[in-house]
Order: sequence, then C-alpha cells, then structure tokens
Amino acid sequence: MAATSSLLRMEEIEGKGRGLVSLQPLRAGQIILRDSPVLLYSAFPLIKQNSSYYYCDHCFRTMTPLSPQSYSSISVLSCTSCAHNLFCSQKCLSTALKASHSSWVCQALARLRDSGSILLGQPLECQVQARFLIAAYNLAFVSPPDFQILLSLQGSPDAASAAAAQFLHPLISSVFSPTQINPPNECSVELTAALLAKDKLNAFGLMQPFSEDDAQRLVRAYGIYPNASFFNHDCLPNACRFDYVDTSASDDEHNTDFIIRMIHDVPQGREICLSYFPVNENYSSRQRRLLEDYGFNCNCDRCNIEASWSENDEVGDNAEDEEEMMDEDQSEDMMASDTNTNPQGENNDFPHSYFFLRYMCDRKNCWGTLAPLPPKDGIPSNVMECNVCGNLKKDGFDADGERDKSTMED
Ligand SMILES: C[S@@+](CC[C@H](N)C(=O)[O-])C[C@H]1O[C@@H](n2cnc3c(N)ncnc32)[C@H](O)[C@@H]1O
Repeated sequence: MAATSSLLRMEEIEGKGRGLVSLQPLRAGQIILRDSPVLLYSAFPLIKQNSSYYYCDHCFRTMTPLSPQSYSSISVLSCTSCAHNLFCSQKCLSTALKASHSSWVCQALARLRDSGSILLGQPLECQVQARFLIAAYNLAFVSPPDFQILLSLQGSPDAASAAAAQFLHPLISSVFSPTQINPPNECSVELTAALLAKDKLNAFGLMQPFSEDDAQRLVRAYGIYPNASFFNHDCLPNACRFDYVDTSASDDEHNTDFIIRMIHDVPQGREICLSYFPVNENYSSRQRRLLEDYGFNCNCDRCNIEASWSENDEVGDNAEDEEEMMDEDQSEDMMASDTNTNPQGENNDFPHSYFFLRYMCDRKNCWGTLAPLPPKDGIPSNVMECNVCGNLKKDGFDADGERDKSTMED
C-alpha cells in the first residue's frame, strides 16, 4: 500500500478483522487509493451466448460493434489457438498469451468447454467459479508472489465453498498436466476450497455499461484488488470506488485499475468503509446479502437504527420509496436538523435521509453513489460524479452541508 501509506493505515477493527483507518483528515473527493488487479476473470458462461456486449478478454473493454458478424470490421483479434477469446488490440493479445491466457489456460478452458463436460449444464455461478480457479492456479504458475497475496486475503471455506470445491476440484485437477503447469502449491481440494472462499469475500465486479433501460446490470468481469480488499463494509459508506474500464485510452494497460475516493470529509482516525453494494437496498435485504455473501451481521449505525423499524417502515429498494415515506415538510425538517447538528448526519435518527439526498444518484435504474471530483490545488470541487453512470452534476449542498436552494427543483 505504498501509494497510500501517508493516508491510510491497516488496523485490527473489533468484530471486523483488518480495516483501513485515516492517518490524517481526508477531504471530500480526495483519491485515497489507486489499485490494480492481481487477477481478473470473465463473468460469462464458458461458452458465451449471444450478447449485446462483447469484451476484450484481457482488459475487459467493451468492443463494438456488438455482434460477432461484425468482428472483421473492427480490430478484434482472437487467440491463435481458440476462437473463444477475443482481444481489442495486439498489445492485449500478446500480454494475455504470456499470462492470463497462457497456453495452459487456453487448453484448460477448451477441455472444460468440451461438449462432454458436465460443467456446461451447471449454473452460471459454477462456470464462473471454474473460470476463477483456472485463473488462480495459472497465477500460481505465472506470478507466485501474486498467488501468495491472494492466499493472504480474508476468507476460510464455509459449507458452500467446501461443497463447490468437492464438485469442481476433480474437474480442475483433471486439466492439470505436469508439462503444462507445475503449481508451486500442491493442488488439493482444500486449496481449491480456500481459493473459492477468498474469491467470494474479496472479488470486485466490473459492471456492464450503464443503461437507463437496464434495471439488472450484470457483471462483465471479477477482479482481485489486493489493497482495496482491506476496506470493510458500511451501509452508509464514507468512500466509494470509481472504475473507468471503457473510458481510458484504447491501449491503456491500466484501464482495469480503480480508484477509491472520499464521499465527504472525515477526521483523522476514522475507519474508511465502502458499501459492498448499492446503498438503496433495504435493511433485510442488506443483512441477508452480507450474511450470505460475506459471512457477517452488519452492526453499522444505519442498521442499528433500521433494526428497530417494523417491516412497513422499511425503506424500499429505491429513493422514490424513501421520499414517499416522508412528506416534503418532514423531509425538509430532517435535512435541516441533519445539517444543523452534523453534516454527515451521524447523530440523527435518519442519517441516510441526508445521505440519500446528497450522495445517491437520482438517474433511473442507477443507484450509484455521488462523490465530488478530486479537489484542485486544495480547493474542493462542487461537482459530483456518479460512480455508476458517470453523470456529473452540481452539488446541491454548500460547504457547510446546507441545501443550496439555487440547485433545488420547484
Ligand atoms: C473484503 S474483506 C475486508 C477486509 C477484512 N476485514 C480483512 O481482515 O481482510 C470482507 C470481510 O471483512 C469482514 N467485514 C467487512 N465489513 C464488516 C463489517 N461491517 N462488520 C463485520 N465484518 C466485516 C467480513 O468478514 C467480510 O467477509
């Protein structure tokens, strides 16, 4: 974590394991981490179905036009041995052939795709786990230090990863061959289960491009980001992640890097947390996801308040429900009390009303989080960027956290 060592320190946080804490006051919009993946793998089935999106199998940039018939009209290159992996440039192809799409990976995936393979009849989740295991065991071969980083992340096998390993391990180990790969760690069902557990708790999803017409945006790829993996979850996060997979220059090898930016100011010594999913989800859905996917019961301030609400009181999965719950005067009153007491609303019964109004994107089907653009020459920006749709808009609140009437709609 060299790049951030003056900003963040890793600490043991009671009940959460390791976490990251601010070493100095951090400003809204400040970039506190840039991270590159040690491992990336596709979120698609082993045999890709027709899709409206095609991605480079190395950098995961969207490739258009969006149909296989039109490949010849754009610079799409395919692996020299298989027609299944496509690349957006010669640079991506040659880099992939040396690492993520080594000849062993190519042959292993081909064998898993064989028509006789029982994997093809399995649900998408299982096929994607197989992709992850191939990528992880390949990492052990092509970059042993990165494989050790993966092993050092949080996660021990639970019943689900142990069961998945029992099923997948024989398939994965059947595609090993001493001449093709010689993993430094002995490949075992226990190691396979441990890898699946690390992946489950730590993988970040790179999402498909945003569209207002698509309420169910899918993941295009998953990545293991070794430094960002130490951020714990909070249902009212103080930082959020921005990626720019499709917007960087076409041969930019860092297009799968992401940054973590502060949503609002925090003092020194504060734990910096992300939300592991969009903040609009209601209490029961958040608790279920956090338990099933990450193995913990969330005890954050927002959950502690919402735990005492009856089901009828629960904020729905969108901001309209939130606004429907409060008539306009009530909403204004709460904002006034939030802003009078604490711009982050931390001591208020409805800390999230302030958060939703200021920091949640209101574009249809977005549910992204807004953070200011990075400060320039120490001057904070009043332009907010959405980390999902990329929309830029003027902050509707002033520096003291008071609502800026000039930006309010009638
Ligand atoms: C991506 S890791 C975060 C770093 C992790 N704490 C560590 O020690 O490496 C995710 C895991 O951290 C723990 N965690 C994250 N947020 C938490 C929270 N709010 N409360 C309790 N545990 C949490 C859970 O075990 C979760 O599965």
